[in-house]
Order: sequence, then structure tokens, then C-alpha cells
Amino acid sequence: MVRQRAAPSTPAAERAAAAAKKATAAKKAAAAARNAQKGAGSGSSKSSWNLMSALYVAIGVLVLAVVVATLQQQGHLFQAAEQPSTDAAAKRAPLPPVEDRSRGMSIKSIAERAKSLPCKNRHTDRDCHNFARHGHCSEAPGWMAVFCPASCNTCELKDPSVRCDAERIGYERTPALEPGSIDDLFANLPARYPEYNVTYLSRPPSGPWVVKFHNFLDDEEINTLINQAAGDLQRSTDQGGFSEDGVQEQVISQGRTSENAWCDDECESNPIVQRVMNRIAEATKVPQDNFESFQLLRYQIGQQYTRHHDSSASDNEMLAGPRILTFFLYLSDVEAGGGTRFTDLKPPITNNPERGSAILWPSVTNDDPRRIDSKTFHQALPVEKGTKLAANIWIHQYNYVLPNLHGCTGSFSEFE
Ligand SMILES: O=C(O)CCC(=O)C(=O)O
Ligand SMILES: [Fe+2]
Repeated sequence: MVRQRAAPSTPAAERAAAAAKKATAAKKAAAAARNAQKGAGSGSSKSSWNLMSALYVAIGVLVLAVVVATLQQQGHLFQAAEQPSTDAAAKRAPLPPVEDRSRGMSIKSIAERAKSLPCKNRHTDRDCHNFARHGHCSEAPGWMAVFCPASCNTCELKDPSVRCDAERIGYERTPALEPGSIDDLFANLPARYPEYNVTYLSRPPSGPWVVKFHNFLDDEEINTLINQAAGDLQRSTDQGGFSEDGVQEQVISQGRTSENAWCDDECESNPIVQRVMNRIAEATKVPQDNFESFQLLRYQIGQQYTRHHDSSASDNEMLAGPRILTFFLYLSDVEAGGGTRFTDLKPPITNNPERGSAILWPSVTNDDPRRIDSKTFHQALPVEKGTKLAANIWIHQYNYVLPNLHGCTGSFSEFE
């Protein structure tokens, strides 16, 4: 199981988060002024001199707060802002925005400053300084916070509990599924999509919901997805442990021997890819922002993915929550083998690849979308003849794009 999504560059959500942060700073300044005014007014003397001085104090505090906020945004107070603190309350306090801390500075001054910081870049200093200079600290803040913290002057964000603070990134969690939603969704699919001749491979009460959409993709869509993957395929990985800065190790495993490529920003902005994503969002009634990127897969003879689950209970601790649904697209027929087998059903069921078809199943239970559905363990059987091309769309309970942008989903794609 891999989790990855290309970091989108400054999506609307990120701009909204930045705007919200600015609004909060302004509100804080106003509140400070209001408090100062209140404090002055609560004194025993009611003389007009006292009122006037209270007003001057309030105005003074307001001006000071605005000046401090502005200087912080422009990076002039970076020395003070980056002081590491182990104090939990201080960690919860709003952090200065990362935007513009390094954008446009000369490489020399970024390098000078980085040398004096208590943390080091994980990527080469030269590249990191260059990325920072060109605004990537705000455009790909999660990746940069983990790999180039010194160049962005965001050493405090190496700590995932700081980096992934929901308030800091302006994250509001709206669940895609409520208890009962899965049954409603799956029960209604055949009636909603007569054009795809939706059939149940399995359904409650005897098994989990697994539905098949026939001819879900047309030739143009299939070819576009295949072309996007061409040239980018790499040996697939499984998820390993977490490092202390919240990055999940990707391990080569004997259980997963296919190759895969991620649909990056350019691929995702392709209108034909968009058309497919929109259709999946409409079919599942989950917004696209809850999707990981398309993961395109190629299995050659003997390649497989042994029994696994797409989600794990610990995903409930991540901002995006667990994967709740898998929408799996078949981009080729396979001459022999290569079926998707739901291993834990009695008897197990196998769906054979059929170019253009898709299957959909839940990874969590209908009654409690926080609980992993133990009935949906599955495997990709080894290809015996031919080549299998396919694609995963993993769908989360909450918005995935924003936490991914901030490096809070466990892994990153290399950003270009
Ligand atoms: O290839 C298949 O049939 C299933 C692949 C799969 O389960 C996965 O990539 O998680
Ligand atoms: Fe899977």
C-alpha cells in the first residue's frame, strides 16, 4: 500500500488558508486593541484624560501588532520566529506564515541564513536554496518543510505535530461518509448508472459491497491514462515505518512486484483525465479533493500484489483519515491471470481484468466509517500471459489535497 499524491501548486484551498491566516492576524490585532481599551476603561478614574490615554494606548497596540505581523510576513523577524520551543502551549500558538520567508531573497543570503539555523536540509543545499528563492516554500510547503527546512527557515515545521496542526493549515474536516452512507451509495448504483450495467460481485449480508461498472472508460480515456504513465513507471513499493519528521518510508517488497507511476499535476490537469476524475467523484459522491492521485499500474508476467488491505486503522490519526473507497480501473485485458481476488470471502471471488471496466469497494464499514472492513482484503493475482494495465483511485474520508500539500499524509512525490 502506498500513499502519495503530487503536491498541487497553490490550489484554491491553500490560498483560502493563507487568507484565513491573515484575517486571524488582523483579528488578533483588533482584539488586542479592544482588550487594551477595556483595561484602560476599567480604571477608577472616569476623567476624559484617562479615556484619551486609553485610546492612544489602544491605537499604539494596534499599530504595533500590525507592524509586527507585516515584518513577520516579510521574513524580517525570522530569527525570533524560528526559536525552537518544546513548550506545548507555544507549539499550539499560531506560527508565522511560511509564505515569502525566502521568496526572492538572493541565494547567498538564503545560504548565509541557513547556516545559522538549528536544522539542516535533507536535500542538497544548492537545490533547496534555489527552490526557496523561487517561491517553493509557499507553493510546496510540506515537501519543502521536510526536505529544505533550513532554506525556507521553517525548522519548526519539521515536527509533524506542528506542521500538521489543523488550525495552522486552515483545515476543516467534513466527513465524506456518515454511518449508513456506504449501504445507501452501493444499493443505488445500478439504478443511477444503467449505462454502465452495474453488477454486484458481492453484496451484504453475505459479503462486502464490491460492484463492477462495465465500459466505464472510453478508448480516448484509456489511451490518455496509459500515455500519462508511459516513461514514468517504477517498481511499486509498500509502506514502511514513519521517520520522526512524519515521512513514511517506501519499501520494495516481494509482495508487490508491479511497476507504477503517479498522475502528476500536468497529468491531472489534462481535461480527459479530469473527465474521468469528475465521473468518479459523481459516482462515489465524494469530492475530488478527497482523492489521492491516480496511481497507474503495470504488471508483467509473474508480477502480482499479494493479500493486503488498502487502509489501516492508524490512518484515523492522519488529517485525511482512512481510505474509505477504492475505485479500480482496468486499462487492458489480460490473456491469463491478473485477476483481483477478494481473498477473505467464503468462497473468495475473483474479478478478471476487462479493458475499460472498473470495480469499486469500501475499505471501511457501513456502521462506522472509522473502522476498517476486514472483509475487503484482496490481492492481484500474478499475470500468467499478457500485460495488465490498471489504475487505483484511493478515496479518503476527509480532504486529502490540503494535508498533502502541507506534508501531512505520510509521503510526497518528488516535485519538479
Ligand atoms: O491489481 C489489482 O487487481 C489490485 C491492485 C491493488 O489492490 C492495489 O494496488 O492496492
Ligand atoms: Fe489494493
